[in-house]
Amino acid sequence: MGKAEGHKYNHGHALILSGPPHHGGAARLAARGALRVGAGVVSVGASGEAMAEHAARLDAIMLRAVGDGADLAGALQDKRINALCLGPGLGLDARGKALVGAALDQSRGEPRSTVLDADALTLVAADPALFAALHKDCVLTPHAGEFARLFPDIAEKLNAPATIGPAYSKVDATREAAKRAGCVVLFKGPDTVIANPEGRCAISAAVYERAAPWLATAGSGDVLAGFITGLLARGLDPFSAAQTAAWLHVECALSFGPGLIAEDLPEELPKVFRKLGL
Ligand SMILES: NC(=O)C1=CN([C@@H]2O[C@H](COP(=O)(O)OP(=O)(O)OC[C@H]3O[C@@H](n4cnc5c(N)ncnc54)[C@H](O)[C@@H]3O)[C@@H](O)[C@H]2O)[C@@H](O)CC1
Ligand SMILES: Nc1ncnc2c1ncn2[C@@H]1O[C@H](COP(=O)(O)OP(=O)(O)O)[C@@H](O)[C@H]1O
Repeated sequence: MGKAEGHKYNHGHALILSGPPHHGGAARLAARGALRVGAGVVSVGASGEAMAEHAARLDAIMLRAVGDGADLAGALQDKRINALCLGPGLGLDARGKALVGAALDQSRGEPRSTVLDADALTLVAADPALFAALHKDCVLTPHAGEFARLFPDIAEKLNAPATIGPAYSKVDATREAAKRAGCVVLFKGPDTVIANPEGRCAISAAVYERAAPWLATAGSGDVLAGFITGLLARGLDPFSAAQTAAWLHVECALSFGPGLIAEDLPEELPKVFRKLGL
């Protein structure tokens, strides 16, 4: 997280795609998270009609016109953009679907590290071609509802009462999901589980002395997606980015305490970093 040397582009450029006008808050929360966690440059990609709304609310975060999938493909010619985030407030319309398709399109060569959250997960769940396009540099961040949309059979096994032998756990479910998707899956909740396709697994538990139930507030998942994207931009591998982001997310919540709203999470990071001696 420290920036001992280098200029802003040495610390990565994260691009967060936003959705229709008047639905920009979630993308801005993710962008703020990516910037605070240390990405050197963060841009929000917006359609023409949504630009004015974002421009009125963003300063350090840059704005870029991204109307459709072709615009995103064009933006990605800039190899300095090394991490993408799609989903928070993206919408489920044709534009959202085209953007997810363009982000996952590997025909341009090097796949980009890509966080798929919220609406992007719903779009991927509904379209086998998008699901098949997932690659090893993706991170999926479903809550339980999104997990069940993406992996209905796995969710059914997880929710079924155990009749014989050890119960099928959230760890088992997340590992099976990561293997099927071919990428890192971060399954959210008070007991967030992170798994990669090779079977590596971590639990970020916000329970007992780390309980932070005030994280159950609208937009906190959008900030988590931004933290992961920012860490990917900094060059962390997908598993480490997801694991570190989940831990920092809970640290920020514990540091702030009850009364937390999503906006507070990125603003708490400097205090958490200082405490860590970074
Ligand atoms: N400030 C903002 O602008 C915010 C925008 N948001 C955006 O709103 C859109 C819809 O997001 P939602 O999160 O409502 O998701 P969904 O549209 O997936 O809907 C949630 C549904 O899933 C079910 N569900 C099952 N398990 C759940 C769980 N553990 N957590 C949440 N829902 C669960 C619920 O019953 C609910 O009906 C997304 O684009 C999202 O990014 C939200 O992130 C909230 C904040
Ligand atoms: N009771 C809880 N204790 C700790 N963390 C929680 C709790 N409930 C939700 N969270 C965390 O809060 C975040 C909520 O994300 P999400 O469900 O996507 O909401 P939103 O879409 O409103 O941002 C996730 O990181 C999840 O792990």
